[in-house]
Amino acid sequence: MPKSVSETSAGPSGPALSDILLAAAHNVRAVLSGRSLSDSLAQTPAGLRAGAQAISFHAMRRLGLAGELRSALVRRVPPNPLFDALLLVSLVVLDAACAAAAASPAATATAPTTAPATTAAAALAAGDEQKGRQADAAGRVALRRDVPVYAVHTVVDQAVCAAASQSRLASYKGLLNGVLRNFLRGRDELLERALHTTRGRWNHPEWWVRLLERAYPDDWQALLLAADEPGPMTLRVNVRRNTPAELLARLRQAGIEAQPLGAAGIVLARPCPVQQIPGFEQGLWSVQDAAAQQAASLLAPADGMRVLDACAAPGGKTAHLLESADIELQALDADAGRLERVAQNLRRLGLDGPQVSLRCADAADVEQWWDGRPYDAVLADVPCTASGIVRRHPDIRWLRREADVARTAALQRRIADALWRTVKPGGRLLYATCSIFPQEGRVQAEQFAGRHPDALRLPAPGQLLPLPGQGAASLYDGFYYALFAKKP
Ligand SMILES: C[S@@+](CC[C@H](N)C(=O)[O-])C[C@H]1O[C@@H](n2cnc3c(N)ncnc32)[C@H](O)[C@@H]1O
Repeated sequence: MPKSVSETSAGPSGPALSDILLAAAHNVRAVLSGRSLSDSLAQTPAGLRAGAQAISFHAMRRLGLAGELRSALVRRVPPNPLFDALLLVSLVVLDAACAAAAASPAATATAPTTAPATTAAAALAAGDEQKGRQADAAGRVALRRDVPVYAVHTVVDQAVCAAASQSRLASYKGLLNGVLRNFLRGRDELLERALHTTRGRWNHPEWWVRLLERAYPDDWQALLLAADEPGPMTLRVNVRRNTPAELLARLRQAGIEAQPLGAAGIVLARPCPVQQIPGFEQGLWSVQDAAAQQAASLLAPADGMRVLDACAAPGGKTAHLLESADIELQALDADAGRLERVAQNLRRLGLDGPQVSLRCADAADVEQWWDGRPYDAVLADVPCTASGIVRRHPDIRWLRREADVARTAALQRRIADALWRTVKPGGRLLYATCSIFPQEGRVQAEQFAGRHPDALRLPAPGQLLPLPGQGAASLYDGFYYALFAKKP
């Protein structure tokens, strides 16, 4: 992030939109060059982060559409990657502004020029809800509740200011102004054409769309749309330190609306910064998706068991296993930096101690780390494409390549086969991934069972899909679980 993107232009009501657009453009550029959005956001100046995050998340969820619009509006992709990213960001923000203005002209005409802007929710609430829904139904733009909305003229003006503020972008300000105004003039037709393309319509890479279409002929469209909804925020209560009822009472006192979910889960009515929720430092809870919370109960550790958590970092399931029973636990991870986060989490939750050992190792290289004493229970929460958690990490779809699916599946197979050697006869192995691609889930589990005649399949949820309208299951991230017992 260059020094010139700073908080110096912050007005009384927050930083200027031009600075936020520029910060979001840096994030989009980072993702397009292969870096994760969270890494890039961590470099965004603190005063710009909230605004830049909202716009960057929205841009990730509309990047296919933005790319199609850009192709229609400029003859070739601009050679300056930061300018290209600024153009893409400006187009998605401008499109949201137009959609909100169509739904509620009065609310958006007065939208401020600095953050915080109004949101699509406010624009719709102040205006004609019905019209807003029609805009959605026409597929013109998803006017979701978290989408930041500014006045149309403000977006054009501030985007041009953003370009003008950077010496290496200043020469593009005329082009940017012209492209954005051409978009406003031809929006209906441009959207019509862009929405006829796979990337423009679904905002995922084409290979990803094809893969889901083949895997889920009835649900692929709903899955792609659900991927653009922000996921719910779910907590897991540290039952060693408090009960779900006690934590719910604390949340209520703090004015945080929440509901119990499953054995130790609590889902918040609205996502909330961790620091605003009471009890984090005291280790009363962790943030953990509801699907991920099923791992501990499926593996069902009992007091005295020897348990292996083979791909443990950052330690969400490690902690849950330790909260569930008095076990001896070995946690492995191949990434030393991430393993440190396991240690931090266990310390915060009061779960560290002589019963836990952490080791940086390749789970597939059993000779390197195993002392030969078999485990009663093994958790193989293997590395995966993370295609099941795109709601929370909307950049993942643009970071993955089609070849990653087969490469990751091969690594998963190597790890699962190696770990099977360490399971005691009569013991269990839980295979888990946060993926919705069958190659990493159903197919992997079937092939594993085929290679290991001593593996007995036990009941497990199989593929969990983040689909709307399915009660509590709608709250889950995309996850896959298969449970095997070793025949004695
Ligand atoms: C899906 S994440 C695990 C999430 C974790 N179980 C939790 O609940 O917080 C997969 C982990 O596997 C680790 N990993 C990747 N390759 C590995 C290998 N060969 N051996 C051990 N760990 C590996 C990654 O560093 C990553 O932390």
